[in-house]
Amino acid sequence: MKIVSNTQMKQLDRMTIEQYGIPGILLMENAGIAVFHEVYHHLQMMGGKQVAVVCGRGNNGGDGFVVARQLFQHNIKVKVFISGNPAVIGGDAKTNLEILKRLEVPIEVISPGENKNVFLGQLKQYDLIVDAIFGIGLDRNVDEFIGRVIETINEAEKTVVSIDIPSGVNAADGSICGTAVKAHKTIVFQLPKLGNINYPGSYYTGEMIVKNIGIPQEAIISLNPRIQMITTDWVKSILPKRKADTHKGDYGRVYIVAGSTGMTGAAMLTCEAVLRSGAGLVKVAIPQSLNNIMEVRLTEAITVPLPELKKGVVGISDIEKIMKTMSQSDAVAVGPGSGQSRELEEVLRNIFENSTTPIVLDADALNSLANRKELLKLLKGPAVLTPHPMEMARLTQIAVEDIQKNRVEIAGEFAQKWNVIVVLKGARTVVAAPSGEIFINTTGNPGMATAGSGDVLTGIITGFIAQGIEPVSATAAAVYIHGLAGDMAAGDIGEYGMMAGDIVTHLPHALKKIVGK
Ligand SMILES: NC(=O)C1=CN([C@@H]2O[C@H](COP(=O)(O)OP(=O)(O)OC[C@H]3O[C@@H](n4cnc5c(N)ncnc54)[C@H](O)[C@@H]3O)[C@@H](O)[C@H]2O)[C@H](O)CC1
Ligand SMILES: [K+]
Repeated sequence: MKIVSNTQMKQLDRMTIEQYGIPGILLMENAGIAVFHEVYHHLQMMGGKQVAVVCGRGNNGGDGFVVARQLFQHNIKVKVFISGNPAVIGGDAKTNLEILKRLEVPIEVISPGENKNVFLGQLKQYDLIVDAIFGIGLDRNVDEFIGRVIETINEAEKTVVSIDIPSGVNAADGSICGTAVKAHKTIVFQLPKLGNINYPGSYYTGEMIVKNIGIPQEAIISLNPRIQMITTDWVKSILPKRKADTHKGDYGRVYIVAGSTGMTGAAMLTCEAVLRSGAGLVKVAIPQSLNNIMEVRLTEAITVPLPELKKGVVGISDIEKIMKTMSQSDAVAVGPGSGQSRELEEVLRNIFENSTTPIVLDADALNSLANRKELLKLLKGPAVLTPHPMEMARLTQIAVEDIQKNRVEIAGEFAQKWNVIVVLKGARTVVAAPSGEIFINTTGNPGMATAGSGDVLTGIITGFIAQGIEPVSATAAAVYIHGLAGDMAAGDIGEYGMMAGDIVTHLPHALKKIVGK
């Protein structure tokens, strides 16, 4: 499902009206009816009878007027509160306001001078509040009066349904323009906005329900938004089907260069995640002094002990062995727990120069590249980089806070400039492809911010690529499944006590939930 900015949504609106001749008031009617059905259903579920609709001066308010009319026609007690001067209401919104007046639907104008407690007392008489103050037109911080109206809605502690986006949330990026309505549900028109998906906007959006309001698919295709939300159906469509007459070699062979003294756990987590993601075989190259430990810790993985110049660190001395094993693999991962060293940089250089096998670069491999990005130009095959914001800061020399403010742009630019796939981890992980395509993930929870979580993700990405899924799709699907497994783990044991191993344990359940078996 595509995700759009407010500017793109307005372009779609304009194309729909001007190019396809679908009148705006019809879109508004469709929008209002979509919200009405959700509100009416919710009232039936909660046994509520009375609704307050708080409307602003633009078309979001216009949608609210349509909702009020539909409720009124279905014998629901409804009152419209207009937050501002009705005289400035125009266009389709004004047409719908006039209809309400002729139907004698109760309407009250909230005046800036009104005592806040009076309005709060009124709102508390209702079972549900519809938030129709601002939609995608919000473009600056709300003023003191509207801020008070928004805060009163939140203080009423009633069920709140927001139209298109919670009022006060900037549809362009999810930032808050002063203050915002905290919605239980938001009925989003046609396509999710970045403001619904990114934090903190996603927190205020609550349950997001996307409704078609009649914007032609042709318009969406011609606009061709580059950002898409990773969905269950899409992941299901790209996971490989497992046939009966197959053997482990058919499900991909993975080679991992990982682990160093004190960090064998990272290698173990990555190996387990590779196998739990469905790959058939995994070999892990580790410093030979750690081989006994790894043999004990890993049952299903094959260890490839390598001579080490420095105790506990993979050496370049046996690059032939590494390259030979690599050439027999379908996907490779380098970095989890490898430790940073000149040796590792040389291993990377050799791999980049001589191998076309898809490679996933994580953790210490990324840190090794931070000051030698030109090595990426040697790559002969697809590469996936999985930085968290701090690692991205080292790779780009951009401050973390600036990265966090421009996650999509920075990940996208790096992916296109260096011709790699970038996974910028965090709350709403961004997957950026060299083509410019962007995926945003909406699964996962704070419980996954735990040591080793990234090692697990590296394993899933590598395992999916090894199974023959195209690397960009494999990466996006892996990010989704990683988050889904984390959500299932949180559902079982809560977020506080979760460890990376719990994500691995729940991986098969997440896959089964998607694939059905
Ligand atoms: N295809 C669609 O998505 C459809 C969307 N509809 C609804 O229309 C709104 C967008 O309506 P718009 O008139 O552009 O703006 P808003 O109603 O969001 O905002 C009203 C108005 O307020 C002004 N403004 C902006 N920021 C502030 C501020 N901080 N303080 C005061 N005033 C502010 C600005 O001039 C805005 O124009 C969309 O979300 C949908 O709900 C259509 O109804 C159906 C098709
Ligand atoms: K709204």
